Amino acid sequence: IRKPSQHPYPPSPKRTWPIIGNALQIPFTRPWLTFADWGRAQDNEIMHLSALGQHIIILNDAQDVVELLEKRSATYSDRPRMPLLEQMGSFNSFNAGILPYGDLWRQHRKTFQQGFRKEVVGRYHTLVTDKARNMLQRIISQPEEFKEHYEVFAGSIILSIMYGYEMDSTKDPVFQAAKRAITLSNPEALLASLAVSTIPVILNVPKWFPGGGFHDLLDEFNKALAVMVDIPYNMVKGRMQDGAQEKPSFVQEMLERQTERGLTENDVLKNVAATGLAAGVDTINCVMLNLTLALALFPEVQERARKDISLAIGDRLPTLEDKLTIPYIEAVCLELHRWAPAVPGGLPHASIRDDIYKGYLIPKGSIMIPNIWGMVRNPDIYPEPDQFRPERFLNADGTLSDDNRCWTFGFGRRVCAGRHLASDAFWLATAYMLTALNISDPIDPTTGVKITPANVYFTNELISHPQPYTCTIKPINGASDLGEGSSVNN
Ligand code: HEM
Repeated sequence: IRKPSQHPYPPSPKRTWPIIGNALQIPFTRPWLTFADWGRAQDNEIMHLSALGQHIIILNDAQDVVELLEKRSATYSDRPRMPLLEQMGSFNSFNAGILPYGDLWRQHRKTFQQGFRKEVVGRYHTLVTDKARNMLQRIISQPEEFKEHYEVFAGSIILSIMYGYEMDSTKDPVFQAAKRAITLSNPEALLASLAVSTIPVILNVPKWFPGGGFHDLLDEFNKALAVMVDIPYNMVKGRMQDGAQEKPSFVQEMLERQTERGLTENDVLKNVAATGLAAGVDTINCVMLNLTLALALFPEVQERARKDISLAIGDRLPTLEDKLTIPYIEAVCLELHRWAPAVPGGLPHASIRDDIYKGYLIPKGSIMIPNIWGMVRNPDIYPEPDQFRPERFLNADGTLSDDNRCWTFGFGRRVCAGRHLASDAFWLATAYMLTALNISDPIDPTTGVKITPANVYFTNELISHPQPYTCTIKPINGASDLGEGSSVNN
């Protein structure tokens, strides 16, 4: 048996220089595209990069991702250290998505699970339905403001579930603070996803980091974070102390459980709720923007969906109980997450011990990049990957095929903790949009040029949004009355 040190690293896509390694070749702009290209050039083999001694492993193949991040999850569930985020006040201990693999992370994850595992998210169906219906009504009365309506949809679901807090405009102060905190933390998170945040030289490159200015940024970030983390949480506590009969919320329920069990309050619950806000709002908003663009670009999908919906349930709005009856809607959701994964570069994991895989050494402390884009845009598995074809996920008889694993929510023990809620919310929103609206004419507002499947692009952010666009949204005949049991004529 060879010692770990006798095994080679996985192949590198580029020449590795002494000391700096591949530091100068690591792409800054939409790195998932370059990683996917590099992967394709070497049969999607697992790849190794190094940067000043930091090992980085790029995975473009779903089988490698499953084998390492899922089957060997005891080794690959840590997160890379993020030196800048660690300076950002309490960010490091507040966000479960960033915490190192260990006891504190486990406490956060367990708390999350109590409100968001598969078996319990059904309790939010009524709330999610109300919010989706409200969104649809807003779109019908002000279609040109659809982006505002999506943000309200995403923000109001999370704030209402977590805190029983209702918002009805993006000007809401708690929502504004959350948005600001998320935006300010994004550059570092993006750098981390590029796996270069440990490289001091490169840390000086981003424009937002001009020496002293960084401290102002930190102050602003910490202020926004304090509003986002403390205000809604303290509101729930205040209501409970006053004995006010408010509608229940995740935070209230968990605080009551703590009291019943005689446990003392700690920061975990407060931070879990705020993480939900940070992790859930922009992601849900982003998939809604992606969906609208996809439907505008591929009108044939809207036509087939309307036929299938009408055949399955007649002229009414679908409900979450109709999921199994209308497989085409699920196929649209799966195809959307494939065509435009919200986090295309994946969130990096890190390894906690040396491992040998396919004869290669993956050293302890490696940053593992599951390149979701490389997986979902692989033409050998999804021919013509830039085409939006929900049929990919269906059998010839219209039932869902077995190949319906959705990669967009990540992997293994660090898989998205809010995925069941997000999937329900997104399924219902998709079903409503397909039933009640006709979407067309995606235009780039700066150039006035029509967007086509060939020129569509997604932004260079950790949560990668579609390019700015406008489109025409019209209610389908009869969809303006959305009362209970309302009918929709195609
Ligand atoms: C469509 C919407 C969403 C997408 C695409 C998404 C995607 C992701 C991804 C890719 C990860 C990283 C997984 C990994 O490391 O392999 C993640 C982590 C996480 N997500 Fe989501 N997410 C969404 C919505 C939500 C919502 C609504 C919540 C909360 C209510 C949430 C809470 C979390 C948390 C807490 C983590 C950190 C998990 C950990 O590190 O243990 N997400 N999500």
